[in-house]
This record gives sequence, C-alpha cells and structure tokens, in this order.
Amino acid sequence: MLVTGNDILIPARAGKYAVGSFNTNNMEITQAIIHTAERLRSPVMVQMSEGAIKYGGQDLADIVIDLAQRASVPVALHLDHGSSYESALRAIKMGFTSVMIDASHHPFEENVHETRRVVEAAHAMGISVEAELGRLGGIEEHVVVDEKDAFLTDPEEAVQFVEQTGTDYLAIAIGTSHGAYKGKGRPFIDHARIKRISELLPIPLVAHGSSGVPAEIVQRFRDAGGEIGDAAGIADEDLQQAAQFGIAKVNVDTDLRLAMTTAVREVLQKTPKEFDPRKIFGPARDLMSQVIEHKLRVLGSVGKA
Ligand SMILES: O=C(COP(=O)(O)O)N(O)CCCCO
Ligand code: NA
Ligand SMILES: [Zn+2]
Repeated sequence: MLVTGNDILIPARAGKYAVGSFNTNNMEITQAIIHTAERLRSPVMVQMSEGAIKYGGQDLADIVIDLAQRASVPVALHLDHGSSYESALRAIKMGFTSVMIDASHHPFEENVHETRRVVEAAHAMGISVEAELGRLGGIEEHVVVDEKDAFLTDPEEAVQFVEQTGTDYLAIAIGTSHGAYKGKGRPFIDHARIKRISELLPIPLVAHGSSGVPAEIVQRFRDAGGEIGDAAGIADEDLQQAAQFGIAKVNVDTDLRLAMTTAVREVLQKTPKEFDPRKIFGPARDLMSQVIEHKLRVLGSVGKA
C-alpha cells in the first residue's frame, strides 16, 4: 500500500531498524525494489531525484505509485534532494507521499526558512518532510577536528533546527558521502555523533550516501568492460550500528546503478548476438534484486511489514 514517509519511518525508529530508500529511474529498478520488499515482508521507500523526474516524469512516478498501491507492504514515494519549495510542491502534486527539501548548503537561518515553508505546505496536505543539516562529505581519519565539525551535523544545532522547522525526519552528516568513492578504504562513520543526536532528537534520522559499493560487483563491472577507480562504500556493520541509534532511513542509489550496468555489460559482452531487451534488462533486474535483498537484511527491516 502507498503510505507516507512517517507511516514507515516512525515505526522504524521505534523498532531500531532502518528502511532502505532506493532511487529509481525506470520500471525494472522500481520492480526490483518493490517486489524484493514484498518477498521479504519489508517496508520500503522508493525515491526519485529531480533528475529522475526530468528523465521519467509523471510516467515514472505513476509506475511507482501503481506498484506501491498494489504492493502487499508499505511503500512511500519520496522526492530525493528537492532543491526548492516549488520542486517539493510539484512532487506532491505528482503524487509523492514524502518530500525532501535540501537547503543544507545555505546558512542555518535560510535552511530553516526554506524548510519551514515546505513543512507548512506539505503538512497541510498530509505529506511527510525530510530536511538536511550539515554537509555530506567523506571524512578521513586524518582530518583535523575543526574541519570535521565544519562538515558534520552539530547535535545542539540539530535540536534548534527541528524545533524551528517541524521537519518530520532529518538527514544528518556523519561521515557518509554520495557516489562510489566514499573514502580510502572504510569510510569513518561518527557513531558517537549519531548517538548524541539520537539522544536529543526522537524523530527518524536519515543517512545519505549509504551504498556499500560491494567489491564483488565492482570487480564484475571492471571484468565486463566498466571503468571505475578505487571505489569504497559504507560497511554493513556501520549501517547496522547506526540503525540502533536512530538512523531510520538509509539512501541507496550507487549500488543499484552499479548492479544494473554490471548486468547489462555482462549480457552484451557474453552474448553479442542478443538484442531482446528482456534478455538484457531482465538480468539487470535480478542482480538489483540481489543487492536490495542484502541491504534489507543488513538494515533489519525484513519481516517488519
Ligand atoms: O544519498 C543518496 C545515495 O547515496 P549513494 O551514492 O551512496 O547511493 N542519494 O540521495 C541518491 C542520490 C545521490 C547520488 O547518488
Ligand atoms: Na532524501
Ligand atoms: Zn543523498
């Protein structure tokens, strides 16, 4: 069933598990997300960035909404990294049940102002809101303390931000970063900071940049002709620990991108005569389902629906 972000994330925070929020850009990715969640009896969030809306528009949103409505587990459709009030309202008009307003690159007061506007409008329509405070960025151990603080979310500031905006859930910067290169080896995740914020804030917390960038997929990607550098993702153990301390929504895009393109490259390389799209995108859907299954198990949401 199609539900709001709060319907999924409030129980997740209370139950000390996290829910995967996976980016989609087409039918096969959407099917892999929702069908895998159903098979594992797991709540799940499907998210579209503004780029995905540009690419697939209402057609793609309607695929998500229809699968979500028919799903046997709770599914929310979430706007990822909404860049403006207008973008958030457009998403709500398209049928999204959760919207992020990401004004984290603005000064605190402006972030508060932008976020509060979206919260007021979204709540008037029964839609949940995600906001962000702090700068996502891979933090290396060698980084000096004050530079770390310039990046990562300040717990006391987070309390002020939530009080002044009314956001339903909060994306925090705790050492994760977007993309396939999250640090040299295992990225440093500031668990003490997550714990502190979770002690001060009862609302669901959100971790962006949480793809694991599995080495096995990276190797298969290279073997099938893909070019990728020294890729590294978030360790499963770090996600499991974060879920114990308030992280309830975990964003994953890169892992699905890698899985889809690895599978497509392998089919094209192994069977050069193949030109049936179902034989090309079917295996991609299957490999994405495997990646999603692993993530749902790591986050602890299996069997929660
Ligand atoms: O936080 C994430 C996903 O992070 P990751 O790149 O670790 O999958 N997102 O918000 C998805 C869009 C950003 C580019 O991928
Ligand atoms: Na988001
Ligand atoms: Zn993100």
